[in-house]
Amino acid sequence: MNRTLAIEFSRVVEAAALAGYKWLGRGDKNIADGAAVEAMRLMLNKIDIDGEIVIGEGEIDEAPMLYIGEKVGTNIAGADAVDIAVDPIEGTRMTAMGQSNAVAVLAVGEQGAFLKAPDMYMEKLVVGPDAKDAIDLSLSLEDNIRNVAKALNKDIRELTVVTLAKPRHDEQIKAMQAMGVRVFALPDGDVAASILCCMPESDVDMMYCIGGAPEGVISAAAIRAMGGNMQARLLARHDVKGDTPENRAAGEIEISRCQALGLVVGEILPLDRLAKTDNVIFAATGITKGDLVEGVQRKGNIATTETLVISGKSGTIRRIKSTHMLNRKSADLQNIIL
Ligand SMILES: O=P(O)(O)OC[C@H]1O[C@](O)(COP(=O)(O)O)[C@@H](O)[C@@H]1O
Repeated sequence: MNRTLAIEFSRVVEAAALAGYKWLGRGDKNIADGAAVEAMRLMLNKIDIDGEIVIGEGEIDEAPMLYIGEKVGTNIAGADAVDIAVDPIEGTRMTAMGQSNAVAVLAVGEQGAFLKAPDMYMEKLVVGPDAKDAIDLSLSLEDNIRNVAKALNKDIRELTVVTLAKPRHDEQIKAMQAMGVRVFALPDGDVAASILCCMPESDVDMMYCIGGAPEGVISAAAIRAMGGNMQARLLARHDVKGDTPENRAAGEIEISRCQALGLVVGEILPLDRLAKTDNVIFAATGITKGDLVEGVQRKGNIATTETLVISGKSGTIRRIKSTHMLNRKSADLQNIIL
């Protein structure tokens, strides 16, 4: 994959973040998400690639744009054939409510680079490079914490674990706190939290949660690029034995999508099944101010963005601070961001 594509993909996430920002704090997560999807698709279609969305907004019958299997890019002769995993807004609620840590994010790799995971839940355990040999999802969370602390040569009381503040994690949060671990429970956004495990300047030692499978695959690309480790397990979002026929049917669909992709619910997926190569590009632009990147700031027609771009082949992490003259963007993009 041509490494100069990294800058092209940073323009895609910048545009999505600017589109999401337009709807910041307006209370409607679907409008914000729709604008970011539109901006991302517009920009992807300007790049000289033969691209396919492999993690996107949903199946073709559920998503009008950036659906799984959608072809993107100019596809001119000789263009790189790439698979693309997108999350135009990771943190739709945070964007709608004006809360921190929302990002526009994507990962790109050569064909077959990413696990084609259905939109369901995934249990995720992530650590940075120094603890990469210390995780094993077949063990209890408590055992993993002890092993990670040992690998990092830290007392358990010095360990910081990030998770999502969801009722499904109440027991694990209590158990970790009882062990003395410092737990940061965020309202949403496990991609940024996972990446923080691998950032040298971050306090975060481990990320554990049950969150979206698409977000898990996108995180895996960045974690692999940065030399960290992740293990995961697909879990049904809806219970096949659930209390309503709708829930039961939705659970059946999730399981049959897994079967169609040759995946088994509950099976442990190591990092090299989630992201199969180092030759990936990961890009994330902050929409709202966050621990990973700054959010969009805008005064009139001038906006600034911060984008994290990680090139997997070399492991280089770049931060691109851009100043945008919004009224000089192409007319089609102005229609979405202004
Ligand atoms: O909202 P749920 O069902 O708890 O799902 C958790 C997922 O939602 C998020 O918190 C936010 O994702 P979206 O903004 O795309 O909805 C993810 O980071 C996480 O993986």
